[in-house]
Amino acid sequence: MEKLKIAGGYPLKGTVRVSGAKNSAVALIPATILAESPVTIEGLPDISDVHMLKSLMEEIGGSVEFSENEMTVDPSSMISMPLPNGKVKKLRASYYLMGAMLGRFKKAVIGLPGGCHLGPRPIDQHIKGFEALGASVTNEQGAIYLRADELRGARIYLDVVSVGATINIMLAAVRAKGRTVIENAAKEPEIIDVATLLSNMGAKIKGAGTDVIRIDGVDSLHGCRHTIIPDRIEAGTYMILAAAAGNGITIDNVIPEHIESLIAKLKEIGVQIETSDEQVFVGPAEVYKAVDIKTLVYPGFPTDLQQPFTSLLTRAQGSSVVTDTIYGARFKHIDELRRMNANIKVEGRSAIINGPIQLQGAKVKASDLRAGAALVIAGLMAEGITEVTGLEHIDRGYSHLVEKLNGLGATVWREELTKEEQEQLKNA
Ligand SMILES: CC(=O)N[C@H]1[C@@H](OP(=O)(O)OP(=O)(O)OC[C@H]2O[C@@H](n3ccc(=O)[nH]c3=O)[C@H](O)[C@@H]2O)O[C@H](CO)[C@@H](O)[C@@H]1O
Ligand SMILES: C=C(OP(=O)(O)O)C(=O)O
Repeated sequence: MEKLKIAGGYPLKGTVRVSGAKNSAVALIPATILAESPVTIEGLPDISDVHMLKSLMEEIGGSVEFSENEMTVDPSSMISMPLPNGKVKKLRASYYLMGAMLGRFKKAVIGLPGGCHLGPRPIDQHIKGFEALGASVTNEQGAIYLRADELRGARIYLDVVSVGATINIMLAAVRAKGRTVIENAAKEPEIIDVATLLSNMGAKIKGAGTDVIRIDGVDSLHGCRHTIIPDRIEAGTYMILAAAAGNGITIDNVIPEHIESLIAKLKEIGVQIETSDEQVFVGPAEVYKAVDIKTLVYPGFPTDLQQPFTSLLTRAQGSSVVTDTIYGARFKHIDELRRMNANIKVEGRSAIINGPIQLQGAKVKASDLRAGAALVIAGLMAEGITEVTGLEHIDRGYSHLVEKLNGLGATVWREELTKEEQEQLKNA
């Protein structure tokens, strides 16, 4: 077990390159199950969620090659192996195995997924979709059992706009008989990325990226090569970091249109932003103004950037309010930021940040992935040394974090936890 140490307070400069999108990768890899010949995905991030999914693909009989961010999955020998326990519990996106295995084998047994603890993360809309396609779905001792004699296209209205449900239904529906229409679908760029891969595999999908997706089922899908989109959340994290602790940083390999809501908010704070085709330059503000944000479904402000943005707001003059309408309990980073001298209180689904405040280095714990990002940014802003534990969360989503930060001039390193520290963490 390791901790991350950050010597804060030094302005960062230079260029950082964004990796492939975690939230696409975790759906693209399970989607390969649906093909009958090898699928290659280029540009994958080097994160633990991707490594975990690689071994899940192997566990069900796939053969996988992964090097230099390129993964080739040969799904031809895969079987519908039950996965009630084990690795599936370690990540949220293992739920995509349900849609993909149901589509290919018409049956699956998958343990209820893990992932970040952001409050309840129900999957009722996924199940509603599978049932509409003709599957029987039961929950037995924490595992979901899915079975269908045949899948038939259906009209499915999502009661909640859900990225996970939209993708999962799409995965099953590409192999259903006839037409499926998903209404009130989520519109995130990752959904378009998955639809593009499936289309390259021979699926017939129209409307991905709008709130109505039409899928005409096909009898078989074949291998192909696909390049993943850049990670808009990683890009956004570095943009926020640049605004909070930078002195001119260029973020490379970004699609600026994917993060317009963040760009607008950074400009409102007073931060300098220049965009070009694949890059965003972020320069410091003369005066950091307080702003309010409210997380919404895409293209609104992403819930995944709410936590990192909170750290930046500790520098802003006045009172800022951050409201999370997607995950109303996504505030576990706040107690840790308080340890670092932040003046923040949580009321219901909102955090109220009063600034400006000079953060101070402290020993803090990442409770989830983006809480970790928030604490790293805070550590870079703070005076003195910050020690962040809970790195297993950060490693789920940030490829080569230490190298990327040090490339910007930061002084950040990983250190093994002492036995005493490990004990303290276990008892915390
Ligand atoms: C809409 C939204 O911002 N989605 C984000 C959310 O996706 P994630 O896939 O976690 O969440 P969903 O988009 O599926 O869910 C959005 C909302 O719908 C609710 N829900 C979802 C499924 C369901 O069956 N029933 C149900 O009630 C969830 O509890 C949540 O409040 O986190 C991902 C990773 O952190 C982000 O990449 C997504 O952009
Ligand atoms: C919460 C996240 O991940 P997951 O849904 O995979 O837990 C995230 O990407 O911010």
